[in-house]
Amino acid sequence: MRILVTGRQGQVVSSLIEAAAGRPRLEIIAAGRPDLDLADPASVHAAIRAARPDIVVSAAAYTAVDQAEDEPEIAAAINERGAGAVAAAAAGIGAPVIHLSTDYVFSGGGERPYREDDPAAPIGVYGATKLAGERAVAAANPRHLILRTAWVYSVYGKNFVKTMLRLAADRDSLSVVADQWGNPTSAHDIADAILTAAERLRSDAAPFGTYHLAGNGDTHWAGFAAHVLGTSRTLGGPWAEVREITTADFPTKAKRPANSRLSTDRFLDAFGWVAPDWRVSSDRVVERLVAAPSGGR
Ligand SMILES: NC(=O)C1=CN([C@@H]2O[C@H](COP(=O)(O)OP(=O)(O)OC[C@H]3O[C@@H](n4cnc5c(N)ncnc54)[C@H](OP(=O)(O)O)[C@@H]3O)[C@@H](O)[C@H]2O)C=CC1
Ligand SMILES: Cc1cn([C@H]2C[C@H](O)[C@@H](COP(=O)(O)OP(=O)(O)O[C@H]3O[C@@H](C)C(=O)[C@@H](O)[C@H]3O)O2)c(=O)[nH]c1=O
Ligand SMILES: [Mg+2]
Repeated sequence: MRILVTGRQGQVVSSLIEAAAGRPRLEIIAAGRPDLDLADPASVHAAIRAARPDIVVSAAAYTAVDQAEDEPEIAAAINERGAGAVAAAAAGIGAPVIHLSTDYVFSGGGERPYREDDPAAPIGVYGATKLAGERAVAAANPRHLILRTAWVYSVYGKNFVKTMLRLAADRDSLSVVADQWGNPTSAHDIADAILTAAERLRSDAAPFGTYHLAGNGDTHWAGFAAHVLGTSRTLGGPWAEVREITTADFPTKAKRPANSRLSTDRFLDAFGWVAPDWRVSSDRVVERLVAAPSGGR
């Protein structure tokens, strides 16, 4: 099976490349700038036509949540029109598309995990452009899986786990918000889930649609940070005390949902796959990062 993934250095694309290294019958083509630029739909069509993959994974996105508030046009070009172009190009070569979306499409009220059919109502530009992207993907290619994930970390790229380890190396204590709840998700687990689902998409009876895909178990950002740093300490890595603060104590340009827990039952029912507990998966990543702080690249 040949899978084209958008992006080159992102967390999910890098984790897919790593996962495929152990599977000889799987070829991953990472297609990114300058050849495939989501801001240039013609380049998207040309790159996907040239590679002729069996499946397209749409993993590239504009993911700078605060910066998006200042660059709504650029975020929309990439997350909405770029995503739509990827899905249309896949349809053009008869391939299904697996598109990644986010918990930030929800407003964050209540405490129960969001289900796929709960109304989306983003409270920031990033979430709004990702929701528009979901709609563009669905309109352009009926053979789509939209996978909403959340709070992604890995040994690759930029993420909260790496930020906490880096800050802890220089400070005795870190102040982290304890009133935003969600499901930390390893990009390594996302890669595993994508490859599991991809096997099923080759059939026309495949269960296309929208799914939530996230780490098992919930916490707030301070709980996530404290767990990561506790594991790091036992391994001889950096540690700092985590002070729990509120969102009001940590002003940011973008508003973030207070509750972005995702219910993953639907993905489990359709694909028989559920993520490990977030503590188990984050321990694996912290072990690798403490051993080699720059990660894989
Ligand atoms: N990170 C997170 O916490 C979450 C992410 N998601 C979603 O999951 C998906 C994967 O996220 P993640 O792997 O963390 O992303 P990263 O932020 O790690 O990487 C972003 C990727 O997008 C690529 N990219 C950005 N702009 C363009 C462009 N104009 N043309 C082509 N490629 C571009 C980057 O390219 P390059 O490799 O060249 O730098 C990079 O590969 C995204 O759709 C994201 O919205 C959902 C929930 C949480
Ligand atoms: C660095 C830092 C952050 N925070 C807060 C800010 C924020 O509320 C929370 C997480 O910070 P981040 O900047 O990692 O969060 P953010 O970039 O909003 O992460 C989001 O990225 C996008 C792409 C998604 O799709 C979401 O699922 C989510 O993962 O922690 C602290 O309280 N203290 C700190 O020292
Ligand atoms: Mg960030």
